[in-house]
Amino acid sequence: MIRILVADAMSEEGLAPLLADPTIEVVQKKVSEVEGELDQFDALLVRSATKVTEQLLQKMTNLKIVGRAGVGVDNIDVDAATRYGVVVINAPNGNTISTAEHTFAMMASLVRRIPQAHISVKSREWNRSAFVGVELFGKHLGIIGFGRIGSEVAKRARAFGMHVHVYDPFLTKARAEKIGVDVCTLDELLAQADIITVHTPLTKETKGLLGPKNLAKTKKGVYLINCARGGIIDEQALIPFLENGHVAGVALDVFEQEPPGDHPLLSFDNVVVTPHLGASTVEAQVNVATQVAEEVLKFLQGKPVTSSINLPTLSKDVYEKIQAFYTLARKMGILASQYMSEPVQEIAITYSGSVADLETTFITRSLLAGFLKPRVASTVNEVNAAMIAKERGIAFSEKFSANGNDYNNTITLTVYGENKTFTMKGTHIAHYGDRIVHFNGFAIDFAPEGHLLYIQHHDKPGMIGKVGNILGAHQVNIATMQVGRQEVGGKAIMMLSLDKPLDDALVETLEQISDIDAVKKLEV
Ligand SMILES: NC(=O)c1ccc[n+]([C@@H]2O[C@H](COP(=O)([O-])OP(=O)(O)OC[C@H]3O[C@@H](n4cnc5c(N)ncnc54)[C@H](O)[C@@H]3O)[C@@H](O)[C@H]2O)c1
Ligand SMILES: O=C(O)CC[C@@H](O)C(=O)O
Repeated sequence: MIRILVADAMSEEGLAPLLADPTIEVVQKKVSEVEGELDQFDALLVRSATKVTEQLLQKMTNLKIVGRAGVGVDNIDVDAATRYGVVVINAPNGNTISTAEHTFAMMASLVRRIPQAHISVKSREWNRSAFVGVELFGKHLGIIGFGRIGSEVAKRARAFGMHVHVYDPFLTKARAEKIGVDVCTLDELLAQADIITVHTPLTKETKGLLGPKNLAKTKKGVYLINCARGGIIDEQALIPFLENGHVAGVALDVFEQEPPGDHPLLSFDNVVVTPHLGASTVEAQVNVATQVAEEVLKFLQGKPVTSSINLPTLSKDVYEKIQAFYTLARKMGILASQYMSEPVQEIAITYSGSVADLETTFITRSLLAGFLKPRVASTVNEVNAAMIAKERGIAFSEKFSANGNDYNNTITLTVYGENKTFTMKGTHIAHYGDRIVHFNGFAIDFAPEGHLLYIQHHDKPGMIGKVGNILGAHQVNIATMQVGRQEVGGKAIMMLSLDKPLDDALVETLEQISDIDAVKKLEV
């Protein structure tokens, strides 16, 4: 039974695909309520309240995926999740409209002083002259960060007759032209805008982006809005600008600390605040919960996910094309790791023929994960394989060649160890399966599956019989046997596929046979 912990409040309608699956148990409780059973969950779903820290990840030893029902993953230690091989996904666009609309609601509230007027009327006052606002029509709106939400805000601003100026260092000219916005530098935006709204992620570049220096470059009487992340507008820096009237008003949905407690900004009459409500609409909550539930379900069924933060994103089409090579590469990694039972410094992979045209990042990670698995005590998978290889000083590289070496496709793997170098070549043949066609310098043809026994010997009559007799005497049945040699009478190999794993004692017995140089059990 798969167990999923839903640690923050989420739409039941959105969770329906998980709730309806009889193989899944969904537990809707806070982390603190399930402390004793944290090691039993396969998936964790959160919004922004639950902090997915390294300590929590350490306790959730069976965890495979964290789903964030929303955009920002700043409440998740993604680096730690990656180290532990836990996939992190989010729901990147389910709450875009909701947050863009909230930004507009904040903008209107700010310039028409709606919250202040509301409180006044509720206090039984009728003071119309105290709440004279300004129009949005004809005003210059500066949008910092022109992604999903920023661009939806721009569309609405144009409908209100506003002039839109955009600053986003990662915005391509083509996209800006397509949307028809005035792209400018940050300084130009600060100098022109009557209202500034921020829609960037919180990064080390955007933290305090609107701090003392940049606030001083804004127009006198500017309005500021932050419905993105607390800290993009420096809260402390705002105070003198509000006190001296340079900033006419601020609308904040997000805070550096949430909840903000008794924050000095809350004492200003012209600071309008909401408790992180950008995504809080029925529609957005159904959208994000549905997106994240569907993605988690796909992941747990072994299908590709499209909104991963720490895995390369794959479309269904791409996944279907690479799936066979992904499996072949994993098996090659497992085989190579067992064969090279010594420290390795480098893994070189060459993709040739049709596989060279595919998205190979995932295939390489699969090979690395297969290689590292027998060597690493903790979880290793496509999420953390590259990171673990790096940590252990194993360099890896990819090369590509149009020529498939007599096959439609091949993956060639070379592992450089402290004492030796090992090479293997594999291919995938449609409707037939995976084959290893080159192993340790020998041309051969075997399926990388099950209990394999590699024997390196001298090419002499009777070798197969000797091995067969010993295995037969110990009731070990040989399912298939492939042989290869470099030259007549020279070095040769046998690759046997057995019906059961071999005892170490039997391996030692086989090693005693004269003219046998090496015997290795390989389990795939
Ligand atoms: N208040 C809420 O409830 C709520 C809801 C959803 C999203 N958010 C937040 O809103 C923000 C925007 O979300 P989105 O979905 O539009 O994200 P997005 O990734 O689509 O857009 C972010 C944009 O910021 C730009 N950017 C990055 N660094 C920048 C910099 N230094 N200067 C200027 N631009 C920069 C990027 O190029 C990108 O275009 C995020 O912080 C997200 O967490 C808040
Ligand atoms: O979960 C929420 O309500 C907030 C979501 C929002 O901050 C986000 O980044 O998607």
